[in-house]
This record gives sequence, C-alpha cells and structure tokens, in this order.
Amino acid sequence: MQNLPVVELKNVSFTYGCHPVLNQINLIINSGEAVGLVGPNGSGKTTLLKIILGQLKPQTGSVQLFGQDINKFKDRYKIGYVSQRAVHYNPQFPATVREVVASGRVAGRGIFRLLTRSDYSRVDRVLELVGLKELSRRPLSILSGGQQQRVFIARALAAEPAILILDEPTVGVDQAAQESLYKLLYRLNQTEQMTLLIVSHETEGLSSVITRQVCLDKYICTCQFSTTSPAQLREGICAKRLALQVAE
Ligand SMILES: Nc1ncnc2c1ncn2[C@@H]1O[C@H](COP(=O)(O)OP(=O)(O)OP(=O)(O)O)[C@@H](O)[C@H]1O
Repeated sequence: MQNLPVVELKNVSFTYGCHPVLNQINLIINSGEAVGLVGPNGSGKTTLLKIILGQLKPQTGSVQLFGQDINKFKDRYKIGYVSQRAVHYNPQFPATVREVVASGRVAGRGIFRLLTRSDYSRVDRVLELVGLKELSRRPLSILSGGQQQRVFIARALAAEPAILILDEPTVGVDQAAQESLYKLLYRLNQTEQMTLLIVSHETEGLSSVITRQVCLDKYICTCQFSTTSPAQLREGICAKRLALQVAE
C-alpha cells in the first residue's frame, strides 16, 4: 500500500477578518516523523493546528489527512490532540486517572457503546506506557501538573491515533517534569513509531525529541535541525529569514 502523508497542506492561507495570519503554507508530515512547530508569538502556530484539526477552514488551499480531503475525512480518532494543560480539563473533576484515560477510548468508538475488556486492556497498556500504572486509581485532582499532562497524553493515546498533536505540552510544569515529558515523547516516537507534531516555545527540550523543525511566521520553512541552535529559534531567526526570502 502507498505510504501517504499523514498531513499535507497545499498553499494554505488563513485570514482572521482582515488580519492575514498564514500565507501560502505548504507542509507535509510523514508517518513516523516528530515535527517541532516553532515561531514567534502570534505567528500562527495555533491557527495552523486548528486548521489541521478541522476547527478552522482556510480561505484558500487544501488540507489532506491520510491522503483524504479534510472535508471528507471521518476517522477523527486518528488525530490525537493534547491542548495546553490549563484549558482542557477541570483538575477538580472527580474522576480517577484510569477513568479519564478510558474516556479517550470513547472518542474512537462512540459514546453509546460500553467499553469492553479489550478497551480496558488498551487503557492499561497506555497507562503503563506513560508511567502512570501505579497511580491509575488515584483522583486526577491530586496529581502534579506533569503527571496530569501524562494523563492527557494517555487519554489521547487510548484512542489509538496515528498522529499525536501537542500544543505547548510543557507549559506550567516544572523543569524535572518537562524533561521527563520530553523523554516520554521521544520514546513514543522512537519505540512506538507515533507520529508527533509539537508546538513549543521550549526549544531546548523540544530539540531532544524532534526529527524535523518547522518555523512559522506567516510563511513557513523547514530547518535542518542540526544547523539551528535553540538560541536562534528563540529569536525566530529562521522564520524571519524565510519571510524575507519569500518576500524578495
Ligand atoms: N479568533 C481570532 N480572531 C482574530 N484574530 C485572532 C484570533 N485568534 C488568533 N488571532 C490572531 O492571529 C495571530 C496568530 O495567532 P495564533 O494564536 O495562531 O499564534 P501563535 O503562534 O499560536 O501564538 P502564541 O505563540 O502566542 O500562542 C495573532 O496575531 C492573533 O492575535
């Protein structure tokens, strides 16, 4: 079978009202890649994620997921999404870690079907994968920020996605937890062959995970990771240089 790109954007442009944000973006993400999406504040990273997730429709260009036009794409569970920790769950919600992760199983299977033994074995497998097996019966609310973020990653993985998209996965967690989250993402990509798309400002940690880096500032460029230092990335040099090249 032909190995189709997981995500393919062709000439995608997006404007909020009269404020252009993305200009003629072309981007291909292939299976098995770990792509880091970086760029200055307001450069359109979240907008680009929303377009890939189908939450925003570009004014021009096309979006294909697994070789299919996004407007016809039905297998939403194949796209796992972990948004910034603060916005996606009320941490006081009275549910155990295992229950939260099991709710990810519903996403792929429909809300009217009871979870089966095989669903729960997948839940237990991902809990083990993210290192939360021992905490599975604990309430989510008593976990640390880093542990909660692992729960949300496990919940997304429970649906058996083909790509995991993470928006600033380390925001609000301490240094040790950041390092351990990046180690987990590295393992998911290298051992479990999970395709990753990660938006992050935290470029040092990101560099330990990604296989390719994409800089965005209205235009897009792919940088050879080895030739771009975290300091250059922080300053958005790569993206600015490209914008100049495109404008010239
Ligand atoms: N709903 C909206 N309506 C109008 N403008 C918006 C809207 N959402 C975002 N914008 C603007 O679009 C631009 C890109 O925003 P976006 O959130 O995609 O950037 P970002 O790169 O993710 O930023 P950050 O790194 O700060 O999270 C910004 O100038 C932002 O103010």
